[in-house]
Amino acid sequence: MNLLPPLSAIPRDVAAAADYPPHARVRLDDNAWAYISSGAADELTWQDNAAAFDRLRLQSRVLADVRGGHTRLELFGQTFAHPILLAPVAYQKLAHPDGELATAQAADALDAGMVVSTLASCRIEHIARQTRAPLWFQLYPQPDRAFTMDLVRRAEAAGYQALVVTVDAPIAGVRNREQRAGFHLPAGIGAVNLQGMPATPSAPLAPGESAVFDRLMTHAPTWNDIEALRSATRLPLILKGILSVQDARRALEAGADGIVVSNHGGRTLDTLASAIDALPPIADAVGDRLVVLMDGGIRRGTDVLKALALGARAVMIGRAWLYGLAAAGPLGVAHVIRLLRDELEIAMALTGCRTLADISRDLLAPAPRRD
Ligand SMILES: Cc1cc2nc3c(=O)[nH]c(=O)nc-3n(C[C@H](O)[C@H](O)[C@H](O)COP(=O)(O)O)c2cc1C
Ligand SMILES: CCCCC(=O)C(=O)O
Repeated sequence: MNLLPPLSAIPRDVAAAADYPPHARVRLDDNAWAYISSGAADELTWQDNAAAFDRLRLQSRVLADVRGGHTRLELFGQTFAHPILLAPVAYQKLAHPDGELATAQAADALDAGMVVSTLASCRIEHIARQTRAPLWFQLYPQPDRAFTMDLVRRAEAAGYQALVVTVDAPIAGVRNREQRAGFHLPAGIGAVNLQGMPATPSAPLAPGESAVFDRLMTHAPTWNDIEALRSATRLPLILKGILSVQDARRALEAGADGIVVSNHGGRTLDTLASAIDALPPIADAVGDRLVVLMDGGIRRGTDVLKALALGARAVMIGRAWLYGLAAAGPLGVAHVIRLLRDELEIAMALTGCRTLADISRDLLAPAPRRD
């Protein structure tokens, strides 16, 4: 007997995005759970992404007239109803049988920008037909650069409106939780958009050779690839996975239009700084010349407000909606976006912000004295 509610129903006890993970857990097998709900190594950066938001305190502003307020914004000439975008997540069929098609339906219903992964488990053209919401394509440059350009052309032709090149994961992090669970892609789930990619021949490692430096990293992209992509596409170019002022400045020199301050949700190098702690100096250094976005650890509308106050123009969320997808399908994703958006609007009203332009660093209370 199946005691779980149908996958299209929102569980009755869910009032916040953070209520979804237990509902997702009971829907998923150990294999999918190990991929979806884990970080690299000891998961310190993953935990710190959320903990660093929790350490920040807001400053209220009373009696402000916020009538007629809204959360609209423009990024790269595109209009967004609110600043909450769906981060790229690989292999969404691990979470729900309809995978990215389900997520795209929710993005459509809630006017949320959606970033589709190179490692999507549905074809990018098919996903594009599911939604009228702004769509961006996340690119993992592939060893065969001509194949990579074919992917970019496919994304352009399908109507994707920006290219998000992920630069912080040329190799996978040390995913101990996946290793312990023996994670593998089940039959029928794979990177369908990479079908037909020429295989890269690779000889067995000779004694003294390194699997990292002599194999995996030999095809990894460099700044030269970013410059080449810049001249090859007219789409806005966004680099995802920037954590230092130095790299942010380099992104600008290479011709990027935007960056995502991100540590990949703590899934690449463990013990990196939390994304929200990394954001302010980067926004100060390049925020007037690059569109600065951030992701990592967002579970509340107040987190969105804090990120915007510290210099992000918009945020992306990853696991928060992914748990909703696993627990309740497209309705779960839509519900998470709705919850975060409502919480953001409440937080704006209570801090005297009528529009996103009113959000500034003054909204953060000074750190309490501990002596
Ligand atoms: C299961 C999973 C798969 C992911 N796949 C990708 C991917 O294909 N490309 C990418 O750039 N980032 C990927 N990410 C990282 C997210 O885009 C995002 O940076 C991260 O999830 C943000 O942190 P949050 O989950 O705390 O919101 C993935 C994250 C998760 C949880
Ligand atoms: C090398 C990383 C592949 C997919 C991904 O981005 C993730 O699982 O976080």
